[in-house]
Amino acid sequence: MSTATDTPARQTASAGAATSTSENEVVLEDVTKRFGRTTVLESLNLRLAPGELISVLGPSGCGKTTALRILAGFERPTAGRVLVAGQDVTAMPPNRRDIGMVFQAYSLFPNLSVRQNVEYGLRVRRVRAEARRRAAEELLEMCGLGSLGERYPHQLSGGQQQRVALARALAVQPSVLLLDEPLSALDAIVRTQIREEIRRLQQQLGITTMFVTHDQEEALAIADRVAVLNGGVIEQIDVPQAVYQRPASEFVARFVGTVTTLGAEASFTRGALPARLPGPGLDTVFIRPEDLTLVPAADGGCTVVSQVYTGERTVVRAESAEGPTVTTSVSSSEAADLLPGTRVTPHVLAAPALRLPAGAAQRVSP
Ligand SMILES: Nc1ncnc2c1ncn2[C@@H]1O[C@H](COP(=O)(O)OP(=O)(O)OP(=O)(O)O)[C@@H](O)[C@H]1O
Repeated sequence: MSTATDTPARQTASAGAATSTSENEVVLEDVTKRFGRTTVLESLNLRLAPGELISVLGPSGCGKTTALRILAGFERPTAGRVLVAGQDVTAMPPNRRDIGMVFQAYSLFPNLSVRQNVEYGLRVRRVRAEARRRAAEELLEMCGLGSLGERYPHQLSGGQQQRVALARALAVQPSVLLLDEPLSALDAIVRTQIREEIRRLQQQLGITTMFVTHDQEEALAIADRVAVLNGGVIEQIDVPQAVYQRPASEFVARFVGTVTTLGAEASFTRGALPARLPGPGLDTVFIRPEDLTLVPAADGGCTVVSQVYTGERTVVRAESAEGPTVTTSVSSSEAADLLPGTRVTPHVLAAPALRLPAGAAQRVSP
């Protein structure tokens, strides 16, 4: 990964770019998109503050890429407007929108060297050769590619190719950066490295950014705010901690992280909780694994059924005869007390992440 964090090149480039992008608010206003009779986005409202990174998170087919393509200008909304820095760009073609993009597939020009790829946008804009070369040098340095300028895409690893794609997108100093699942093709370690690199550059350059992903951990880790999209509608938009700790709906509770769903008395907040399914007269509570512990008890209503060792933590699941599965995550050093077959009682340590009052019209499954 890059060790170029404090190079003069990086400092110079960031200082210049930060001023030039500070006014760049991006707004999707009441955006609806239909393909034929299918409504993919329904009155979507999304505002990215200048310099903010919003991750748009949702399951496959929920409309993430469509929202991003509308922002980029590759799709026209059926209704609604797109504003960049206060200007209505809804009808403006992509190449006039001053937006940089990075896709999942690296999409570099295979016949151009790394340097030529990075210079490409500047060449199209008829920037003089010497200025192009200087800008490319700076960006290559910033993106940890300083020594790779003369290589060709096929001579690079996946992570290096994505860094080139990022450098190429940033070369023209766009007002807005759009990233569509840019890390999906990378292995876990490189994925984390590039994620951190993107975030560092984005903050340094102060560039307004939309980051589309279906990976909840990635969305929480990289964003100022997370917009959770479900069936073309934003179910919640908030800072990562709020989306995880105070999900606004059952969908968000289940999609962002793991939850145990149990029935509880309206007065219940914490303590021992029999593992009952939600039913008549009971609230439905959604509890995060770290807010739940399993206490061994000979008369416990649940039995441990599995342990999954993940290193520092072990995920322990217990089942009750009444149906619910209870999921908790314990320090691996404590997992020996919770071997499969152990009778346990769930204890809730903190207020549930979400509570649906009895009778709330939501589908609840164990
Ligand atoms: N050009 C198109 N014509 C018809 N339907 C389309 C078109 N583009 C997208 N869709 C449909 O719109 C829906 C949303 O697609 P979109 O690519 O925005 O989803 P997504 O959330 O990005 O999913 P994924 O994570 O799988 O890429 C899907 O049902 C898709 O089939």
